[in-house]
Amino acid sequence: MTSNAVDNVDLVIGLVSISDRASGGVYQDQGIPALEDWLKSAITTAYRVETRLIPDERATIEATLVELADTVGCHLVLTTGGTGPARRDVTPEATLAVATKEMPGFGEQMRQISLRFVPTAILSRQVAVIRESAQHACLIMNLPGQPKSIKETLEGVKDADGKQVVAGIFAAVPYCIDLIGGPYIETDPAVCQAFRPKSAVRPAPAPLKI
Ligand SMILES: Nc1ncnc2c1ncn2[C@@H]1O[C@H](COP(=O)(O)OP(=O)(O)OP(=O)(O)O)[C@@H](O)[C@H]1O
Ligand SMILES: Nc1nc2c(c(=O)[nH]1)N[C@H]1C(S)=C(S)[C@@H](COP(=O)(O)O)O[C@H]1N2
Repeated sequence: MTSNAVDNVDLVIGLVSISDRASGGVYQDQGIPALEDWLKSAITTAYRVETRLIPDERATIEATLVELADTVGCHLVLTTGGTGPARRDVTPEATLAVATKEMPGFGEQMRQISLRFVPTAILSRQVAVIRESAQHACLIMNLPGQPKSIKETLEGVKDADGKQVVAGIFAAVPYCIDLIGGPYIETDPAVCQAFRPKSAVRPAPAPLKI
């Protein structure tokens, strides 16, 4: 369990790597580092992360998601791993069990993106949901376990000149967090062009005059 060193920030993001072998020390976890690296490149707003590395156990996954959403107060939780058809893959079931709303568009878009990279993209049952409590709401999204799929699904497909061909799912995350009452998230458009309706875009703060 770790959290990064940035304190006194509004935005809190939970990162959960779900892997029997990485959590059991059979191999080094690459899920959390891949999530951290991509978020660092994409988000320009200050944020803090809370990380968890856990096995593919449904009760543990549910308890971890509830703790991150309700106790830690995460606005966004990204999971990686356990979305496939194998007997031990139960991340979508655990995620749906703690949901108050389903957000099917994220899973649909992730499979569209991933099909540009691997034909087995259709094997991922990944879901996204909102978990609401009385005072707080959290967007929870499942990503596949293959570490390279994290950048692929969050950022989408770009051509050789960097032009976006298929939108990544993160483009819709800042506005979703606005709508559920979370902090205003800004991104680096070179990595991820976040989309908001014009009425929801806040003007950039004026530069300080010295
Ligand atoms: N957290 C991780 N760190 C590094 N590599 C991973 C991780 N999770 C998955 N992978 C890699 O991606 C492949 C596919 O991931 P998948 O989630 O299907 O693993 P798995 O076969 O269910 O095993 P496990 O749950 O033990 O990671 C794995 O075989 C592994 O090579
Ligand atoms: N972008 C992307 N999506 C992907 C993959 C990948 O390598 N890249 N692997 C697929 C495979 S092989 C499987 S089995 C499913 C589920 O993976 P998981 O059980 O590791 O979550 O994700 C699919 N989605």
